[in-house]
Order: sequence, then structure tokens, then C-alpha cells
Amino acid sequence: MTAIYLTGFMGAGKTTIGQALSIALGLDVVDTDTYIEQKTGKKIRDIFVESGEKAFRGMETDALKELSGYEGIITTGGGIVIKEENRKLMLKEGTVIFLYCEPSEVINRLKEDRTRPLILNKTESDIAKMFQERLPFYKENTFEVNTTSKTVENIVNEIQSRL
Ligand SMILES: Nc1ncnc2c1ncn2[C@@H]1O[C@H](COP(=O)(O)OP(=O)(O)O)[C@@H](O)[C@H]1O
Ligand SMILES: O=C(O)C1=C[C@@H](OP(=O)(O)O)[C@@H](O)[C@H](O)C1
Ligand SMILES: [Mg+2]
Repeated sequence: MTAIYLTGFMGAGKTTIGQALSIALGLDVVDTDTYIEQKTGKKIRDIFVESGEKAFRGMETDALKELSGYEGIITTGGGIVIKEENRKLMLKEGTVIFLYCEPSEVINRLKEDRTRPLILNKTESDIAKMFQERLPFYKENTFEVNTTSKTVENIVNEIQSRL
């Protein structure tokens, strides 16, 4: 088999859906953020503070390359699609499922979150702008699933029926 990649904006549910899909399909799952945290021994937020976003983006590409040939589900960080190299690698290696979620719901889901450096101290309009800027990159996918106002169970069922 080839890998199943889950992409989408922060809060779209990639990590959560990946875990549930892994159980439903009986497949292994790996999250690129967790992979990077385990490899570096550092939290994502500390990597951003100590080394900056550019260094983190390099780590993401390294993670994708190291996971090449992975037989299971790979849940990605929301910014992985920024680099064309990453988008091409994912489409070449497997099935890329874009989890779409309305920015208003993303903002609501993440209003208490302090682990995502790129939305800390950002206004709702800043977050909506980042979402719109990234949308064309997310659109380079195998198929798209709208997660807005849907339960995890419904989303997993929809993915299963479309695979
Ligand atoms: N379908 C959903 N409905 C409601 N809340 C959700 C749903 N999917 C995820 N969440 C919640 O949204 C937050 C972000 O989910 P997460 O899986 O970490 O997203 P991502 O990995 O895309 O950033 C978590 O608190 C999670 O419990
Ligand atoms: O969108 C982004 O640039 C990021 C998303 C995060 O992952 P989630 O999409 O799982 O929140 C994490 O990789 C990092 O904070 C940067
Ligand atoms: Mg995640």
C-alpha cells in the first residue's frame, strides 16, 4: 500500500482524524509534528522560539523524506503544503486528503490553544488571511473532505467511503 496523508489548516482535525482513521482502517499512524518533537526532544513551540519557522520547515521536509515508503496514515502540520517540494512528494508517494474546515470553526476550536505559535496573539482576521493564502496549496490534493460541523465519526466514515 501507499501512504495516506492528511493535510489542512491548523484545527481542521488532522491529528484527531488520523488517530480515529487508524483504528477504523487498522493502519499505523504517524504525525509529523510528533515525529519532529520525538526526534529533537523539543516541543514545536520551543523549536519556533529557539530556531525559527525556517528551521522548522526544514525539519518537516526531512520528516516527509524519512517517512517515504511508510505504509499507513501520515498526519501533517498545517504549514507543510507551503513548500512545493513537500506537495509534490506527498502526491507522488500516496493519497493526499485535504481536511477543509471553515476558518470561523477553526478559530473556535483553537481559542484556548497555546501550542500553535503561528496563531498565538493573532487576530481572527490575521488567521482568516493565512487560511486564504494557503488554500490554493491545500487544493493540490487527491480529494477533499469538509469537516465543518461534522463529528469525528462522520468524517472517518466519509473518508472510508471515498478511499
Ligand atoms: N470534527 C471535529 N469536531 C469538533 N472538534 C474537533 C473535530 N476534530 C478535531 N477537533 C478538535 O479541534 C482541536 C484541533 O484538532 P487537531 O486534531 O489537533 O487538529 P490539527 O491536527 O488539524 O491541527 C482539538 O481540540 C480537537 O479535539
Ligand atoms: O500551520 C502551521 O504552520 C503549523 C501547524 C501545526 O500543526 P497542526 O496543523 O497540527 O496544528 C504545527 O505544525 C506548527 O505549529 C505549524
Ligand atoms: Mg495536528
